Amino acid sequence: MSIQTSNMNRISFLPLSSIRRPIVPVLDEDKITRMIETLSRTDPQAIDDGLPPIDVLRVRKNGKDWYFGFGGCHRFQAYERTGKQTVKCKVVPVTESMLKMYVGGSVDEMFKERSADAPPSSVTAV
Ligand SMILES: Nc1ncnc2c1ncn2[C@@H]1O[C@H](COP(=O)(O)OP(=O)(O)OP(=O)(O)O)[C@@H](O)[C@H]1O
Repeated sequence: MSIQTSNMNRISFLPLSSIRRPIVPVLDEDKITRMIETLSRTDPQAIDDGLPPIDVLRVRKNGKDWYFGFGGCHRFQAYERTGKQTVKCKVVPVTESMLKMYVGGSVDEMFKERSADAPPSSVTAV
C-alpha cells in the first residue's frame, strides 16, 4: 500500500493557504476552465462542489500540522481563481521520514514558517 492509498477516509476542509505545493505545475488551461465551470454550477456552500477531494499529506512536526499537496494542481488553480478560501482534501497522515522518501531528498526547506500560514483552528474535518 502506498502513502497515497493508506488512511483514505479523512476528508477535511483546509485553508488553501495552509497547503504547501513544492512542485511547480505544468498547467492545462482548458482543464482549469472546465473545472471552474464545474465549480460555478454548484452551490458554494455545498460539501460536494463537483470536484473530487485533493490528496494532501499531513506531517506533524514541532507541535504543528504541515500540509503538502503534490497533485491536484489543476483543482488548486480552479479554487484559487474562483476565490475559494478552503479546499476539500483527503488528508493522508505521514511521518517526516515518509515525506523524505516520497520527495527523494531533503525536506528541510519545506518546513519554513510563512506569513500566509493559517491557524490550525480553521481546519475542519467532516
Ligand atoms: N471539469 C471537471 N469537473 C469535474 N471533475 C473533474 C473535471 N476535470 C477533472 N475532474 C476530475 O478531477 C480529478 C482530478 O483531475 P486531474 O487529475 O485531471 O486534475 P488535477 O487536479 O491536476 O489532479 P492531479 O494533479 O492529481 O492529476 C479526476 O478525478 C477527474 O475526473
